[in-house]
Amino acid sequence: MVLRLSGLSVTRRRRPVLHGVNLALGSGEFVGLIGPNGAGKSSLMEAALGLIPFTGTSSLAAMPADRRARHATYLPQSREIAWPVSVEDLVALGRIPWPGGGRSGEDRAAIDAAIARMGLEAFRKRTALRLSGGEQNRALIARALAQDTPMLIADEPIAGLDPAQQLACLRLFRDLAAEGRTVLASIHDLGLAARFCTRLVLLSGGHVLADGPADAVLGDDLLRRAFGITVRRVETPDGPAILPV
Ligand SMILES: Nc1ncnc2c1ncn2[C@@H]1O[C@H](COP(=O)(O)OP(=O)(O)OP(=O)(O)O)[C@@H](O)[C@H]1O
Repeated sequence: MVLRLSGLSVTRRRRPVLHGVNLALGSGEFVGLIGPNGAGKSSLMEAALGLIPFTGTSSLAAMPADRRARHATYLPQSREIAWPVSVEDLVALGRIPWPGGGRSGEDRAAIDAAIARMGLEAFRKRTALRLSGGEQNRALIARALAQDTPMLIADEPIAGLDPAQQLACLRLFRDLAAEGRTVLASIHDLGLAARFCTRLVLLSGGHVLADGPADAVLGDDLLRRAFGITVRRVETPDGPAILPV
């Protein structure tokens, strides 16, 4: 298993927000974490990474920090870039956990590959802070790719991206999973999650309400219980389009 969570519970400001979540993720899985605002998706990812206090166990949080940074990459919900660094230097930060720290030949190769994969060659020398929001997002994904870990944990990676970039990002994550990596990403667009993820986990009120293939997780009853919505499904050659009505 690449990630195993057992009885994971989180309390924030004395309010329980995650209740004994059990989850095991293997290699090659692209798991979409879905659920309403406040369901606990970010809290689950942060606790799994050991970034916030929790009870229960997370195989990832249990690792020493240096090993953890070589096992999992985290793309947080806030896309803040704190310093006016070039795109190239920003992406190089992904190599910090590795022995060369960004300067070895292997590091250079990983940085170049990540920049190329995200189509950022033309932006390489530009100050990351002067890119558009969507371009900055691509640069941050490139940094995550440069970290080159078996697992990627991404909090709302397609938020704020235009439709073409959303598809490109999800295709990339699907490809990473097909290469044998594990991706856990929170996604609000149910149709896109259904089309691209190999498995969905529906979180509601801090509980896992459903876990499995999209067909099973996106049933009418579960969606009504979790989101209070009904949906209309339109089958397309690329997979289902799911419209809340
Ligand atoms: N830093 C914090 N301090 C206190 N409470 C928090 C904090 N962050 C989140 N919470 C609370 O924890 C609960 C779960 O929030 P969380 O951000 O994990 O949900 P989410 O499913 O990721 O939501 P969204 O879809 O809106 O991003 C919410 O009730 C939220 O108000």
